[in-house]
Amino acid sequence: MQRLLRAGAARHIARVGRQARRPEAARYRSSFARCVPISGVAPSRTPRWTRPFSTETHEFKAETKKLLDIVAKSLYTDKEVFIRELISNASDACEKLRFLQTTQQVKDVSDAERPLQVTLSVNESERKFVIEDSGIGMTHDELIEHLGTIAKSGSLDFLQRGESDASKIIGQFGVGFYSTFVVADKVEVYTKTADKEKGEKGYLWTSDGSGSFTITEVDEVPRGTKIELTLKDDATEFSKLATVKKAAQKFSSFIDFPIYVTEEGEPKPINKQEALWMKSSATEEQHLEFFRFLSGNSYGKPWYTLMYQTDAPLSIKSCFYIPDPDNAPSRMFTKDPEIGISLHSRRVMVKKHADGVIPKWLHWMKGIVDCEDMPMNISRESMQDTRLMEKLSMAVVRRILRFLQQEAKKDPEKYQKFFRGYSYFLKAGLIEDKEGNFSRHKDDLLKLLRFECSNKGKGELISLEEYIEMAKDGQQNIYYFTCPDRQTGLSSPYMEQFLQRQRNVILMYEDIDEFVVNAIEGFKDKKFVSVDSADKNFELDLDKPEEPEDTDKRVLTEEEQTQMQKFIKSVLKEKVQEVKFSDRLVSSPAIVTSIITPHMRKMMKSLMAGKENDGFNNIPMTLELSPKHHIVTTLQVILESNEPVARIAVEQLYDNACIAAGTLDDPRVLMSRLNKVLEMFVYQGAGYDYAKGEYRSSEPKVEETAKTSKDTESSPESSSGSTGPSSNSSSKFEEVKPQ
Ligand SMILES: Nc1ncnc2c1ncn2[C@@H]1O[C@H](COP(=O)(O)OP(=O)(O)OP(=O)(O)O)[C@@H](O)[C@H]1O
Repeated sequence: MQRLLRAGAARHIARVGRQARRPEAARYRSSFARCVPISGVAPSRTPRWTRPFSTETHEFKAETKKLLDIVAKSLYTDKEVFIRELISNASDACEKLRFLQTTQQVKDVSDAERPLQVTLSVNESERKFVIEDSGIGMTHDELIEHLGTIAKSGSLDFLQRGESDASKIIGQFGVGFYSTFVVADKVEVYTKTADKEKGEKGYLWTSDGSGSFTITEVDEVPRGTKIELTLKDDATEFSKLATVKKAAQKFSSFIDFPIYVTEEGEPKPINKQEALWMKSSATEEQHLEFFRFLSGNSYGKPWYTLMYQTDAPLSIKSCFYIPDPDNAPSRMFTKDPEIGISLHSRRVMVKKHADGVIPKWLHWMKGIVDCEDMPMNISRESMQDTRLMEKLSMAVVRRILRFLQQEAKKDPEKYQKFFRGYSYFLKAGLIEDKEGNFSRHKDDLLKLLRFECSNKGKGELISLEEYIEMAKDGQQNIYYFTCPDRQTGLSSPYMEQFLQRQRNVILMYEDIDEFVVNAIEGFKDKKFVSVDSADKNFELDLDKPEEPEDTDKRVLTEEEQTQMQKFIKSVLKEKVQEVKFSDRLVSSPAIVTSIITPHMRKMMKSLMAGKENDGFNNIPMTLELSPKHHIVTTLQVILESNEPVARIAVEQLYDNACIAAGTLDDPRVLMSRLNKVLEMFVYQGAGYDYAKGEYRSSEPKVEETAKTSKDTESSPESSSGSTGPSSNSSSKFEEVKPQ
């Protein structure tokens, strides 16, 4: 049955093809020449019958009005793009009809004998530019919907970001048709739907691009669409045959329908209808042209080009392009991106945006996949079709990823530039592939990742494979650190012991990295372990510290450690779940750790900001202390002799550790304590002896004012300006002043 259907479709394609090959002059009759507006617009001929049709006036949607304004202003330098947009719309209209006919979705076609084609013509004396196609056409409601509103939401936002961006995105965001108003002060669209079941009436849509458009029923409109532009004074060059012919040739080489330009009343074909992807090879020049054609641009060249043809497991002929990484899409606009690769079956376009075959994280690639095994009317409901799409997707995506691996080996520098542009998408790919594709591409994707690392210089990127090759014998883990930048990362206390032992650490700077390592867990037989995690493996795996013999160095005894743990817990209370001593610190006194890394905690907190009970404040923290650090050992000495100072020191120690972890939301909360600490420091410098609660005898005596400052209003700022230690009753300094 399937085979019979396919044979039917093939016969149909052959018929359409035969029609297309008939001698042009014989089959070409500009049917639109006959179409007559009945009212509203002056008729160019006497109508066949003169039923009074009325003209409806519609307002453009507010968004469309703004868009029209911006488009018209932004495109003044590259005016000819309107020709590209109109040819592309005409070709899409033919493509749509061919597809709907082939799949029997349109059974009764209007003007069935009209071949699928596009014709451009001009009239210099009347300042006219005309393009007509015999494609799908539009009904009355479709006219309002398609030409009265912007096709894709978000396009206006994009355009408003800056005028210079505008010309680049025309075509990408469905604003193509509106580019006509850059060159025309009047646009007339004659159209009739191809589907007889939807009606057989023709319409004329007219607008000057200011605020409204009119629609009038028109007699004798043939199937398809004719767009007639009355050119502005500064755009009359587009009513010249030579200009239009040159532009049309430039934009139509790969259009799969015959395109004509009318010359001395006769239609002259201008395109070769090449399906580049069906050829076994192509020149660089051809690829360049095809890439520009697919991107809807007249500039730019592909960074990478891949032609892929195979017969197994499916019969695939394809062409892929990766645009310059400098023009990689912004992540802001990739929420619901359009796939830049189309799906064909024996040259007939089945889907313009091949979702289902090309995953979202590769949406920025341009190209065509032609698979003869693909039915024309693929349906998401049919299991068989879904499986076929999956199979095709698997083959194509794997080929693309392996191609990138080869390119990375061939020219690492070029690859690194590519990676810098598209790294986010490859990483997002790992997460999406896990969620929706059983991580089938995981290994291939992981091989494409590149990172900076602690053992190499700034800007040098390595792969995970290289990391493993560089690792020390017996190293079980891939150590990584998510940090905002290299300098912050390397100066973090979490990095101390790794730097001391020259253990290589991958430095990750993108927010998405933390999600990636959580999603994939490991590479080859190695596990990802964050240097700021509380993971136990991490200690086992590291060499014993190579410390210089220092017999004088005081180290807290177990008993002292236990006493100190109790004290710290009593000061910090529920802020920490555990206080422990570890030897992972080299020159810092303390760090905080928890089951999620500090970086992850921070990201989740900002994601949950404003929501009640975010839970991320309550994930238990551990304070890890160095038993050898002089601040810690000295602190232990004053636990009993000067408890108030010890309390302040513990609080500050904890906050410093949170600052190092990047988890302190707002450092302003530290201000009052920091001022106390500063005050102590200054008074210490001035000779105040905290143990005795008096100035040392040799120092200038300034304590009198300090003593009397008890009754004065004092803020942390004002106290630092006094001449003795603050003794304001509301001040914590009162507590620390030796009794
Ligand atoms: N010649 C035509 N025949 C039939 N429909 C057309 C034609 N030209 C435009 N349209 C309809 O008007 C819509 C809007 O066209 P426009 O060029 O503004 O955006 P688009 O073609 O959808 O998007 P893009 O430019 O990204 O391809 C089209 O989607 C199509 O439905």
